[in-house]
Amino acid sequence: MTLLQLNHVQRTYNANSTHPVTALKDISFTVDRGEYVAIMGESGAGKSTLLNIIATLEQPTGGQAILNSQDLGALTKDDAARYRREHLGFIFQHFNLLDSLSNRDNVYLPLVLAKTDPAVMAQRLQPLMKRLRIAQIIDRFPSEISGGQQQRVAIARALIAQPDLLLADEPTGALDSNTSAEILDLFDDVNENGQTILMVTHSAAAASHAKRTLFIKDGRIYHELFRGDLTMKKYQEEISDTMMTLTNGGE
Ligand SMILES: Nc1ncnc2c1ncn2[C@@H]1O[C@H](COP(=O)(O)OP(=O)(O)OP(=O)(O)O)[C@@H](O)[C@H]1O
Repeated sequence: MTLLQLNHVQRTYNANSTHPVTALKDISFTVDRGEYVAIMGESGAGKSTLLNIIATLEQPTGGQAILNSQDLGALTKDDAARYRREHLGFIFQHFNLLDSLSNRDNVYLPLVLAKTDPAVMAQRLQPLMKRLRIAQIIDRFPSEISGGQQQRVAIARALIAQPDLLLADEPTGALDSNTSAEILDLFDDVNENGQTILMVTHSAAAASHAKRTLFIKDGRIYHELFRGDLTMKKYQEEISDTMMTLTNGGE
């Protein structure tokens, strides 16, 4: 069943100036519920713009982005903020936890904003603490734990509102390779539990965890790879080869 649908999405910045920049020229793809999709592309290809549109932080200047029957471009600013809170989970490269709050309060934050009953918050946290192995550190502060642990807390924060779609922007970009592997294994686990994930990454190793990788070049979809029956190693090689061809301007 389709969860996300992009129809000929376009995004032009400074359209009325003498130097308009068309970051997205024509992007169409769908993501089914339960899928795990990676988005790759060179710097400036339009990945962040695409993610911002799906995150309701920017509106397309052409075409439509539809999540769960909601046309995201039709939301007012206030509606978009509520929509984000209720339907989307975010994971960032630099974790973006609030230093002044304990890890527990960071995780609770989306539910506090949604005025959720504290008993429900505690109930939702229980299984997440176990799955993400954060029970031991839940009452410490972000500055008192490692980067990998901070990302695990951030994953809990993203999942606690039970989002339709988890959006991850370079989730392993600030982590060493062992910790990255650990976080990517957790993403696999989260996806196996039914969570739909869309991840922007520069890392072929990270993308090889997703079942499908979309490559963006100059604001268009350049290519699409499916993992299928390939081993993760072989799939990672295919992703690296495609990135190499894309970077070298190949067709
Ligand atoms: N607010 C803006 N105003 C004008 N141009 C912009 C704006 N944001 C992005 N762009 C331009 O749009 C194009 C796509 O940028 P975008 O940030 O989406 O690329 P990206 O693939 O995410 O790059 P990176 O991997 O470096 O983050 C670039 O040419 C960029 O300079």
